[in-house]
Amino acid sequence: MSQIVLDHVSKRWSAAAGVDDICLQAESGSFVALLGPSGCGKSTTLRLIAGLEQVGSGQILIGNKDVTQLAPARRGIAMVFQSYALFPHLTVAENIVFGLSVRGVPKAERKKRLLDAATLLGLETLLDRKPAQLSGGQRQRIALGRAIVAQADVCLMDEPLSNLDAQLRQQMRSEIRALQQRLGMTMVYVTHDQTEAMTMADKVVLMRGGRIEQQGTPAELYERPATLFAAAFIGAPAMNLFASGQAGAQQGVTLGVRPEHLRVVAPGTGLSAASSAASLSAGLSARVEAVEYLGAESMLVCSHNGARIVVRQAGRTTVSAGDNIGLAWQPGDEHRFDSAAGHRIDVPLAA
Ligand SMILES: Nc1ncnc2c1ncn2[C@@H]1O[C@H](COP(=O)(O)OP(=O)(O)OP(=O)(O)O)[C@@H](O)[C@H]1O
Repeated sequence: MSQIVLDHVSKRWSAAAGVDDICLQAESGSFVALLGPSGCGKSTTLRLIAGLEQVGSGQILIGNKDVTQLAPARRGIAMVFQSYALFPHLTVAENIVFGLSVRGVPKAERKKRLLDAATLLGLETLLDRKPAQLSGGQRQRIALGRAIVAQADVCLMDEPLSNLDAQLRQQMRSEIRALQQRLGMTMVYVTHDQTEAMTMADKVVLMRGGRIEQQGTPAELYERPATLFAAAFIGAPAMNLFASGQAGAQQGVTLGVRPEHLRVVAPGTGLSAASSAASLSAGLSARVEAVEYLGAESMLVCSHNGARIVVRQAGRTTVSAGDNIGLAWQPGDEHRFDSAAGHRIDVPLAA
């Protein structure tokens, strides 16, 4: 079993920089994504797990063993970095088994693991090439190959896809996820890309300013953001947020509605709802400023009292820029936050 536990882990470089009181658990065989904006402490957290940084306080356990004071090489982990760290003068095969050679794994065993990994990654025909003769995606696969031949139960990845183009990134996303599941590895994966985190991970740990803002399944973060920060960070286009006084938000409350939960209705339909829109509780009037057609869906960029509101509709839309429309939504789709403190408020909805 290779569960990872961080128990009140802190590491400070200065008053402003570092990570604070990180408590998280990666179940054995699960995929955990550390997500957040630049500088929030994702890499630091990963490097602490790897042992590349020393903790200031707290404890790190891997497979129920306290590894807090252990050297990186003794923690039984494999790592993949953004810069693949390949040796230019070694062949693909030599690059993949480099770590095994250093550790004195016998030649026959090295060869077996190399061929297994190469088959898994589709690198069989490239083993004699040098890294310079490969595409970005192929280099990425070599880095993955290294992690595979190490046969570690735990794999740590720091933004491994950020050097790849969008299409390749999407492909590698599912390849990495499939590999992780197939090999049963416990994965901790750093990314600032919410799509990566949401699509790959069993658990997303959202970080902000060196602390954990919220952790949960992708659906929990999307459907019940615990704070205004989480609400604004997760989801593209972002959740529409209405300050007090707008769209029925009470004093001190910020009201959030996701773009896909807004319905276009006749102007004037809404709070004093007409019977045809009885299931829609709240509403406001808006003007369509722009329509962005994306094929499978359309984004209506609207304005209401100077506030920008984005509406997401499936397929094509019948409204045009310049139209005055009503927008309505169902009460169950509202999110409420304390405007000052930023946390979610769960108000029982009136029957
Ligand atoms: N070796 C170091 N010495 C001093 N400060 C550091 C060091 N490493 C990181 N920091 C600071 O700690 C904070 C967290 O950095 P970290 O690299 O963990 O963030 P990150 O979320 O991975 O960001 P990015 O997505 O930009 O890589 C930042 O303010 C950073 O400047």
